[in-house]
Amino acid sequence: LRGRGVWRYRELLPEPGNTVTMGEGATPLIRLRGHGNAYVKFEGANPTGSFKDRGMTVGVSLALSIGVKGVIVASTGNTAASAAAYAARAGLECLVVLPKGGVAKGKLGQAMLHGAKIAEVPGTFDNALEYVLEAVLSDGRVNNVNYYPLNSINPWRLEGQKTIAYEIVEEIGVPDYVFVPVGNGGNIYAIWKGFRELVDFGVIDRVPKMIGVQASGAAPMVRYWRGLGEARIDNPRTVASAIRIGRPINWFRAYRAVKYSGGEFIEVSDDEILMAQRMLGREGIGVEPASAASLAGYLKALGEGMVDAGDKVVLIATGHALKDPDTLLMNSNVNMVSVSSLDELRSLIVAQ
Ligand SMILES: Cc1ncc(COP(=O)(O)O)c(/C=C/C(=O)C(=O)O)c1O
Repeated sequence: LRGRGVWRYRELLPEPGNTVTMGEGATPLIRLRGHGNAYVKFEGANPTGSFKDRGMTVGVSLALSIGVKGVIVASTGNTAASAAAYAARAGLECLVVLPKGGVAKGKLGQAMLHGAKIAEVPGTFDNALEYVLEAVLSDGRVNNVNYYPLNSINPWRLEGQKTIAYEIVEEIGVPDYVFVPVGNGGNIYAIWKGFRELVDFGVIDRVPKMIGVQASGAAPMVRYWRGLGEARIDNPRTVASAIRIGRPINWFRAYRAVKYSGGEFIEVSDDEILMAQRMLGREGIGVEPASAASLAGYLKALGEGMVDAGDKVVLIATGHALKDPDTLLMNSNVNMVSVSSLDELRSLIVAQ
């Protein structure tokens, strides 16, 4: 039996001396209600609740194999949670650098639970990443190999994340479109790379059109795509804190994935993101706001005629709803009543 999850594809991944794994990957592909040919790739089912685990199992395995003391990441939260968990699994130290006050509570709690050392820095994620790159990579080389940098500039991360494409093709063949929420741009590139490799192997005859979705207030890739200037905005704002990124480190990788696949970068509003989160929730699929951007983008693309209702579409739902409990409570327009007697409860139960 070839095994399941990321390491099912071992021969297509870098071979680490030690494999640090917690069964990541092999996530559910769930049909979207009312859309005959649209599926949600539920990455919230990973061990720490986001797609980052696919990259971290490879990155941390390599870190353990080269004998470093620990790993370091800047993060909007999920990379931190995943790096902390896999480093702990490997017995390595973990240093996470986070934008002060910019990280959803579930992710911060995970980083703490898994024993990471947490450095909060002022400003945005972009500042945090700048600190890490300055601290670890100076004059173009890693000047302190005690802490191995595991942001998605590290190709081993992308090698793990490309397995999303392999799983999709094994289950439903090649889609016409794949919608991916874009922050730093590593994941959309990794998924495209996976499809490209399958074309090279002759498994499929084309790659899907890659649609990068960004929040309107944090859409540097959309800005660049529309020829409005470089892929940079200085004060990214969105309720989807995971993709509140203004200077995507993988902007050129993400650009190539979208351009060469015949795709697009599109933007959606925070309201559209929150509505999409509620829609998915009402059909049992619990995602954090950034992940709902995939559905928000798909609905917009349908409305604008970019995609047809019959097209085979996969929406990458990148992180679990529990990651951001504050937004969950704010966005759930709860139908919650307080009951202070048995009769009152009975009145809820008895058919009217
Ligand atoms: C839920 C969720 N959805 C989408 C993205 C965007 O992926 P990339 O375009 O590959 O960056 C992220 C990224 C998070 C971080 O960048 C981090 O954790 O530091 C995420 O957590």
